[in-house]
Amino acid sequence: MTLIATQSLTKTYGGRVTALSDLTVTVEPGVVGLVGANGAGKSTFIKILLGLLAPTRGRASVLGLDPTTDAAAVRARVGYMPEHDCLPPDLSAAEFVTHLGRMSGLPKTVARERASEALRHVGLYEERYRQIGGYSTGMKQRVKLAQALVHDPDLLLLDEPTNGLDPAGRDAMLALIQRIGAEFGISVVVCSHLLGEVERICDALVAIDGGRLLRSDHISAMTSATDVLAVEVSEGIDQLAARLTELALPVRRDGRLLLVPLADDQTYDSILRAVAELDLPLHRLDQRRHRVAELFAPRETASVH
Ligand SMILES: Nc1ncnc2c1ncn2[C@@H]1O[C@H](COP(=O)(O)OP(=O)(O)OP(=O)(O)O)[C@@H](O)[C@H]1O
Repeated sequence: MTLIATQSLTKTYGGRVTALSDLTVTVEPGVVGLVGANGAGKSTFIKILLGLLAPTRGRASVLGLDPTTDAAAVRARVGYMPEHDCLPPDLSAAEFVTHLGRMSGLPKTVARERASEALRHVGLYEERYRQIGGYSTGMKQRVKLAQALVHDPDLLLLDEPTNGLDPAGRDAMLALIQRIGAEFGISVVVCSHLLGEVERICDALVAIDGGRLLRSDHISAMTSATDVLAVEVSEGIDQLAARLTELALPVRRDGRLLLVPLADDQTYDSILRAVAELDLPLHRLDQRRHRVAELFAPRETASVH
């Protein structure tokens, strides 16, 4: 089933600021990155999907439901981790997550059990009876993730889940999100302005810019092979570059790599032979891949779908 589908989705605030503009996109289940610079419209998009904001024009559906007319049904099946802190400092994580479980309709004992389980999944089981006010930023982010999981949703919407975390905390949070997607079979939409982060854990990406769709595709399609070979030798790069030029291969240097257009099958062989003749230690020889970051390259080179 399609996870999310929108048609010409448009949102203007006060008739002046256009946060989303004619956005039509279809998202399949999996771990999906929603990327765009600050102000691109990501939070607005998420809030419309949750039924917290009404679109100015256009339509959206989440798990086959319309959030404008069926917000309660959407929220019963979707977990939301907001960007900003919303945690009561004087409650324990166990109390807080249980409370939100009850608010989503779970009976008391079930809510308590589910809260413990959700806190265990995010690595806070041991600390669950401590007051949230004494938690580190990373722990607070995990509480926010646990409350999004408590009612066993089919889809998680995570708004900037690595906000405020140090590099180790970010890695841990990304690993956790990836594990939730893989182990529990829950689809996850991760909003981020950090493309490099989501690129590491997502199956697909939706990129928006200025409220418009820039591109929506599988990561693999965005990182498809190019017709350029990248060669790296541990030493003798200048020698190799000179030799390849002698062989009439148009070689270009890019840092520690030599880039050679892949003309035909002979190109591989010619490079391997040149490396062997010069007796150089070959580190790698492979077809270069497009980088997802090229999505946000200057407009004239970005591909727009
Ligand atoms: N309540 C509001 N009233 C007026 N303008 C708003 C409101 N909420 C958002 N905007 C504007 O709409 C645009 C999109 O904002 P949005 O928060 O959706 O973007 P974002 O991609 O989530 O960015 P960020 O990561 O900074 O939150 C921005 O120009 C923002 O200033």
